Amino acid sequence: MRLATESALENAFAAPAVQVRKLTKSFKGRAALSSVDLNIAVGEMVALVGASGSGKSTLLRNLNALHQAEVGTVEIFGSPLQVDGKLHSKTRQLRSQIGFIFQQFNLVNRLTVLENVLVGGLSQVPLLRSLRRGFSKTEKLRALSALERVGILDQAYKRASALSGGQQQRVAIARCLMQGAQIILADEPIASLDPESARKVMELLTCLNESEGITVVTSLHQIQMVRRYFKRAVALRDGRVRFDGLMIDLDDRQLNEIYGAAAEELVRSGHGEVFTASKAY
Ligand SMILES: Nc1ncnc2c1ncn2[C@@H]1O[C@H](COP(=O)(O)OP(=O)(O)OP(=O)(O)O)[C@@H](O)[C@H]1O
Repeated sequence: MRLATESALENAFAAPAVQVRKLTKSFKGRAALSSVDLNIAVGEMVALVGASGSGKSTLLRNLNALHQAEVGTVEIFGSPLQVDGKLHSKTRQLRSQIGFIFQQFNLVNRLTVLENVLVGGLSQVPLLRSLRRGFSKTEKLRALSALERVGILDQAYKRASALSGGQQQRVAIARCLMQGAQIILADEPIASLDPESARKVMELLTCLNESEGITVVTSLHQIQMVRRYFKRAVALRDGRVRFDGLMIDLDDRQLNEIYGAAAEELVRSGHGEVFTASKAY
Protein backbone atom coordinates (compact mmCIF):
# COMPACT_ATOMS: atom_id res chain seq x y z
CA MET A 1 0.00 0.00 0.00
CA ARG A 2 1.28 3.48 -0.90
CA LEU A 3 1.45 5.98 1.91
CA ALA A 4 -0.14 9.43 1.58
CA THR A 5 3.28 10.97 2.27
CA GLU A 6 4.78 8.97 -0.64
CA SER A 7 2.26 10.34 -3.08
CA ALA A 8 2.68 13.86 -1.62
CA LEU A 9 6.44 13.56 -2.18
CA GLU A 10 5.94 12.29 -5.75
CA ASN A 11 3.68 15.23 -6.49
CA ALA A 12 6.19 17.67 -5.03
CA PHE A 13 8.83 16.52 -7.56
CA ALA A 14 6.50 16.02 -10.54
CA ALA A 15 6.08 18.67 -13.22
CA PRO A 16 3.15 20.95 -12.42
CA ALA A 17 -0.21 19.98 -13.88
CA VAL A 18 -0.41 23.52 -15.27
CA GLN A 19 2.37 26.05 -15.73
CA VAL A 20 1.64 29.45 -17.24
CA ARG A 21 4.36 31.98 -18.04
CA LYS A 22 3.88 35.62 -19.10
CA LEU A 23 0.55 34.84 -20.75
CA THR A 24 -0.79 37.88 -22.59
CA LYS A 25 -3.99 37.93 -24.60
CA SER A 26 -5.90 40.83 -26.17
CA PHE A 27 -9.23 41.20 -27.90
CA LYS A 28 -9.35 44.02 -30.46
CA GLY A 29 -6.34 45.68 -28.86
CA ARG A 30 -7.73 45.48 -25.29
CA ALA A 31 -5.77 43.32 -22.88
CA ALA A 32 -7.79 40.47 -21.35
CA LEU A 33 -4.72 38.83 -19.77
CA SER A 34 -1.48 40.69 -19.01
CA SER A 35 1.66 38.70 -18.31
CA VAL A 36 -0.06 36.06 -16.18
CA ASP A 37 2.18 33.59 -14.32
CA LEU A 38 0.66 30.58 -12.60
CA ASN A 39 1.75 27.17 -11.30
CA ILE A 40 -0.77 24.51 -10.34
CA ALA A 41 0.58 21.29 -8.87
CA VAL A 42 -0.76 17.86 -9.74
CA GLY A 43 -3.76 17.14 -7.52
CA GLU A 44 -4.44 20.74 -6.48
CA MET A 45 -7.90 22.31 -6.39
CA VAL A 46 -7.75 26.02 -7.20
CA ALA A 47 -10.44 28.70 -7.43
CA LEU A 48 -10.19 31.56 -9.93
CA VAL A 49 -11.96 34.65 -8.64
CA GLY A 50 -12.39 38.24 -9.76
CA ALA A 51 -15.01 40.66 -11.03
CA SER A 52 -16.86 40.16 -14.28
CA GLY A 53 -14.48 40.84 -17.16
CA SER A 54 -11.34 40.31 -15.07
CA GLY A 55 -10.14 37.50 -17.37
CA LYS A 56 -11.14 34.25 -15.61
CA SER A 57 -12.81 32.61 -18.63
CA THR A 58 -10.07 33.77 -20.96
CA LEU A 59 -7.44 32.24 -18.70
CA LEU A 60 -9.33 28.93 -18.41
CA ARG A 61 -9.81 28.78 -22.19
CA ASN A 62 -6.10 29.33 -22.68
CA LEU A 63 -5.29 26.45 -20.35
CA ASN A 64 -6.75 23.98 -22.84
CA ALA A 65 -5.96 26.03 -25.96
CA LEU A 66 -9.59 26.85 -26.76
CA HIS A 67 -8.06 30.34 -27.01
CA GLN A 68 -4.52 31.16 -27.99
CA ALA A 69 -2.54 33.98 -26.43
CA GLU A 70 -0.27 36.31 -28.39
CA VAL A 71 2.60 35.93 -25.96
CA GLY A 72 3.56 33.45 -23.26
CA THR A 73 3.45 29.74 -22.65
CA VAL A 74 1.10 27.16 -21.20
CA GLU A 75 2.58 23.80 -20.22
CA ILE A 76 0.55 20.79 -19.17
CA PHE A 77 2.33 18.14 -17.09
CA GLY A 78 5.63 19.66 -18.28
CA SER A 79 4.81 19.59 -22.02
CA PRO A 80 4.15 22.76 -23.99
CA LEU A 81 0.53 23.24 -25.08
CA GLN A 82 0.94 26.70 -26.59
CA VAL A 83 3.98 28.92 -26.99
CA ASP A 84 3.70 32.55 -28.10
CA GLY A 85 0.42 31.94 -29.92
CA LYS A 86 1.47 28.70 -31.60
CA LEU A 87 -0.03 25.35 -30.73
CA HIS A 88 2.48 22.60 -30.08
CA SER A 89 2.39 19.35 -32.06
CA LYS A 90 1.37 17.55 -28.85
CA THR A 91 -1.59 19.88 -28.23
CA ARG A 92 -4.21 17.35 -29.30
CA GLN A 93 -2.76 14.64 -27.06
CA LEU A 94 -2.47 17.05 -24.11
CA ARG A 95 -6.02 18.33 -24.59
CA SER A 96 -7.34 14.81 -24.22
CA GLN A 97 -6.15 14.97 -20.60
CA ILE A 98 -8.07 18.16 -19.93
CA GLY A 99 -11.83 18.15 -19.37
CA PHE A 100 -13.79 21.40 -19.58
CA ILE A 101 -17.15 22.10 -18.03
CA PHE A 102 -19.26 25.16 -18.76
CA GLN A 103 -21.91 27.15 -16.93
CA GLN A 104 -24.54 25.97 -19.46
CA PHE A 105 -23.40 22.30 -19.41
CA ASN A 106 -22.98 22.07 -23.24
CA LEU A 107 -24.73 18.71 -23.60
CA VAL A 108 -26.47 17.56 -26.77
CA ASN A 109 -30.09 17.74 -25.62
CA ARG A 110 -31.56 15.28 -28.13
CA LEU A 111 -29.11 12.52 -27.15
CA THR A 112 -29.41 10.30 -24.11
CA VAL A 113 -27.28 10.88 -21.05
CA LEU A 114 -25.24 7.76 -21.92
CA GLU A 115 -24.67 8.93 -25.52
CA ASN A 116 -23.52 12.32 -24.26
CA VAL A 117 -20.93 10.63 -22.07
CA LEU A 118 -19.85 8.25 -24.86
CA VAL A 119 -19.40 11.15 -27.27
CA GLY A 120 -17.22 12.84 -24.65
CA GLY A 121 -14.85 9.88 -24.85
CA LEU A 122 -14.29 10.68 -28.50
CA SER A 123 -13.89 14.41 -28.07
CA GLN A 124 -11.73 14.76 -31.16
CA VAL A 125 -14.21 13.01 -33.48
CA PRO A 126 -17.11 14.99 -35.00
CA LEU A 127 -20.47 14.18 -33.37
CA LEU A 128 -22.18 12.58 -36.39
CA ARG A 129 -19.22 10.41 -37.28
CA SER A 130 -18.88 9.18 -33.70
CA LEU A 131 -22.62 8.34 -33.50
CA ARG A 132 -22.54 6.50 -36.86
CA ARG A 133 -19.49 4.53 -35.81
CA GLY A 134 -21.36 3.08 -32.82
CA PHE A 135 -19.78 2.19 -29.50
CA SER A 136 -18.20 -1.01 -28.20
CA LYS A 137 -19.43 -2.85 -25.14
CA THR A 138 -16.26 -1.79 -23.31
CA GLU A 139 -16.90 1.86 -24.13
CA LYS A 140 -20.49 1.57 -22.89
CA LEU A 141 -19.34 -0.05 -19.66
CA ARG A 142 -16.81 2.75 -19.14
CA ALA A 143 -19.49 5.38 -19.74
CA LEU A 144 -21.88 3.67 -17.31
CA SER A 145 -19.08 3.51 -14.75
CA ALA A 146 -18.45 7.26 -15.22
CA LEU A 147 -22.15 7.90 -14.60
CA GLU A 148 -22.01 5.77 -11.48
CA ARG A 149 -19.02 7.77 -10.21
CA VAL A 150 -21.02 10.99 -10.50
CA GLY A 151 -24.10 9.42 -8.89
CA ILE A 152 -26.58 9.41 -11.80
CA LEU A 153 -26.36 5.92 -13.24
CA ASP A 154 -30.16 5.62 -12.98
CA GLN A 155 -30.56 8.49 -15.50
CA ALA A 156 -28.41 6.85 -18.23
CA TYR A 157 -31.17 6.24 -20.78
CA LYS A 158 -33.06 9.52 -20.37
CA ARG A 159 -32.68 12.37 -22.81
CA ALA A 160 -30.19 14.93 -21.52
CA SER A 161 -32.87 17.64 -21.79
CA ALA A 162 -35.05 15.75 -19.26
CA LEU A 163 -32.50 16.20 -16.46
CA SER A 164 -32.28 19.02 -13.94
CA GLY A 165 -29.45 21.55 -14.25
CA GLY A 166 -27.48 19.91 -11.43
CA GLN A 167 -27.85 16.48 -13.04
CA GLN A 168 -26.79 17.87 -16.42
CA GLN A 169 -23.67 19.34 -14.88
CA ARG A 170 -22.88 15.92 -13.42
CA VAL A 171 -23.26 14.41 -16.91
CA ALA A 172 -20.75 17.00 -18.12
CA ILE A 173 -18.38 15.87 -15.36
CA ALA A 174 -18.97 12.20 -16.30
CA ARG A 175 -17.99 13.13 -19.86
CA CYS A 176 -14.66 14.44 -18.53
CA LEU A 177 -14.13 11.15 -16.67
CA MET A 178 -14.94 9.16 -19.82
CA GLN A 179 -12.39 11.26 -21.67
CA GLY A 180 -9.82 10.20 -19.05
CA ALA A 181 -9.22 13.81 -17.98
CA GLN A 182 -6.51 14.32 -15.36
CA ILE A 183 -7.35 18.01 -15.16
CA ILE A 184 -10.86 19.48 -15.00
CA LEU A 185 -11.31 23.15 -15.88
CA ALA A 186 -14.69 24.47 -14.81
CA ASP A 187 -15.98 27.86 -15.94
CA GLU A 188 -18.66 29.04 -13.48
CA PRO A 189 -19.96 25.47 -13.09
CA ILE A 190 -22.59 26.37 -10.49
CA ALA A 191 -23.73 29.79 -11.68
CA SER A 192 -26.97 28.41 -13.19
CA LEU A 193 -27.80 26.04 -10.33
CA ASP A 194 -29.98 26.25 -7.22
CA PRO A 195 -28.04 26.16 -3.92
CA GLU A 196 -28.60 22.44 -3.27
CA SER A 197 -27.52 21.38 -6.80
CA ALA A 198 -24.56 23.77 -6.56
CA ARG A 199 -23.48 22.14 -3.30
CA LYS A 200 -23.69 18.66 -4.85
CA VAL A 201 -21.62 19.69 -7.88
CA MET A 202 -18.96 21.29 -5.67
CA GLU A 203 -18.88 18.20 -3.45
CA LEU A 204 -18.47 15.98 -6.51
CA LEU A 205 -15.55 18.06 -7.82
CA THR A 206 -13.97 17.99 -4.34
CA CYS A 207 -14.42 14.23 -4.12
CA LEU A 208 -12.84 13.64 -7.57
CA ASN A 209 -9.96 15.85 -6.53
CA GLU A 210 -9.41 14.21 -3.15
CA SER A 211 -10.07 10.57 -3.99
CA GLU A 212 -8.86 10.37 -7.60
CA GLY A 213 -6.19 13.09 -7.57
CA ILE A 214 -7.78 14.99 -10.47
CA THR A 215 -6.50 18.56 -10.63
CA VAL A 216 -9.41 21.01 -10.58
CA VAL A 217 -9.37 24.68 -11.60
CA THR A 218 -12.71 26.46 -11.23
CA SER A 219 -13.83 30.02 -11.80
CA LEU A 220 -16.46 31.09 -9.30
CA HIS A 221 -18.28 34.26 -8.32
CA GLN A 222 -19.57 33.00 -4.98
CA ILE A 223 -16.78 33.74 -2.51
CA GLN A 224 -18.60 31.88 0.27
CA MET A 225 -18.42 28.71 -1.88
CA VAL A 226 -14.74 29.37 -2.54
CA ARG A 227 -14.17 29.67 1.21
CA ARG A 228 -15.99 26.40 1.83
CA TYR A 229 -14.40 24.22 -0.86
CA PHE A 230 -10.98 25.67 -1.78
CA LYS A 231 -7.71 26.09 0.08
CA ARG A 232 -6.09 28.17 -2.67
CA ALA A 233 -7.46 31.05 -4.71
CA VAL A 234 -6.03 33.00 -7.61
CA ALA A 235 -7.65 36.41 -8.02
CA LEU A 236 -7.57 38.40 -11.24
CA ARG A 237 -8.24 42.06 -11.78
CA ASP A 238 -8.08 43.62 -15.25
CA GLY A 239 -6.28 40.54 -16.58
CA ARG A 240 -3.54 40.55 -13.94
CA VAL A 241 -2.99 38.21 -11.00
CA ARG A 242 -3.67 40.31 -7.88
CA PHE A 243 -3.61 37.50 -5.33
CA ASP A 244 -2.35 33.91 -5.37
CA GLY A 245 -2.39 32.14 -2.05
CA LEU A 246 -4.37 30.49 0.70
CA MET A 247 -8.04 31.37 0.97
CA ILE A 248 -7.62 32.06 4.66
CA ASP A 249 -5.22 34.87 3.74
CA LEU A 250 -7.67 36.52 1.34
CA ASP A 251 -9.25 39.11 3.59
CA ASP A 252 -12.04 41.62 2.95
CA ARG A 253 -9.63 44.47 2.25
CA GLN A 254 -7.98 42.43 -0.52
CA LEU A 255 -11.37 41.34 -1.87
CA ASN A 256 -12.42 44.98 -2.06
CA GLU A 257 -9.26 45.77 -4.04
CA ILE A 258 -9.75 42.79 -6.34
CA TYR A 259 -13.39 43.52 -7.08
CA GLY A 260 -12.80 47.27 -7.27
CA ALA A 261 -15.84 49.27 -8.37
CA ALA A 262 -17.71 45.97 -8.90
CA ALA A 263 -17.73 45.43 -5.11
CA GLU A 264 -20.23 48.21 -4.47
CA GLU A 265 -22.42 47.02 -7.37
CA LEU A 266 -22.42 43.46 -5.95
CA VAL A 267 -23.60 44.71 -2.57
CA ARG A 268 -26.25 46.96 -4.17
CA SER A 269 -27.58 44.11 -6.32
CA GLY A 270 -27.99 41.84 -3.30
CA HIS A 271 -24.77 39.84 -3.64
CA GLY A 272 -23.04 41.37 -0.65
CA GLU A 273 -22.44 37.86 0.67
CA VAL A 274 -19.31 37.93 -1.54
CA PHE A 275 -17.79 39.81 1.37
CA THR A 276 -17.90 38.44 4.86
CA ALA A 277 -17.96 41.97 6.28
CA SER A 278 -20.28 43.79 3.90
CA LYS A 279 -20.91 46.40 6.62
CA ALA A 280 -17.93 48.23 5.14
CA TYR A 281 -20.49 49.51 2.62
N1 LIG B 1 -14.47 36.60 -27.58
C1 LIG B 1 -14.23 37.83 -27.12
N2 LIG B 1 -14.21 38.89 -27.93
C2 LIG B 1 -13.93 40.14 -27.47
N3 LIG B 1 -13.65 40.41 -26.17
C3 LIG B 1 -13.66 39.37 -25.31
C4 LIG B 1 -13.94 38.02 -25.73
N4 LIG B 1 -13.86 37.21 -24.64
C5 LIG B 1 -13.56 38.01 -23.59
N5 LIG B 1 -13.43 39.30 -23.99
C6 LIG B 1 -13.08 40.43 -23.13
O1 LIG B 1 -11.95 40.05 -22.36
C7 LIG B 1 -12.06 40.52 -21.02
C8 LIG B 1 -12.03 39.34 -20.05
O2 LIG B 1 -13.23 38.58 -20.26
P1 LIG B 1 -13.51 37.20 -19.52
O3 LIG B 1 -14.76 36.63 -20.13
O4 LIG B 1 -12.30 36.39 -19.56
O5 LIG B 1 -13.77 37.68 -18.03
P2 LIG B 1 -14.42 36.89 -16.82
O6 LIG B 1 -13.63 37.27 -15.61
O7 LIG B 1 -14.52 35.44 -17.14
O8 LIG B 1 -15.87 37.52 -16.74
P3 LIG B 1 -17.25 36.86 -16.25
O9 LIG B 1 -17.08 36.61 -14.78
O10 LIG B 1 -18.27 37.89 -16.56
O11 LIG B 1 -17.43 35.58 -17.05
C9 LIG B 1 -13.35 41.32 -20.96
O12 LIG B 1 -13.05 42.68 -21.18
C10 LIG B 1 -14.16 40.78 -22.12
O13 LIG B 1 -15.05 41.74 -22.63
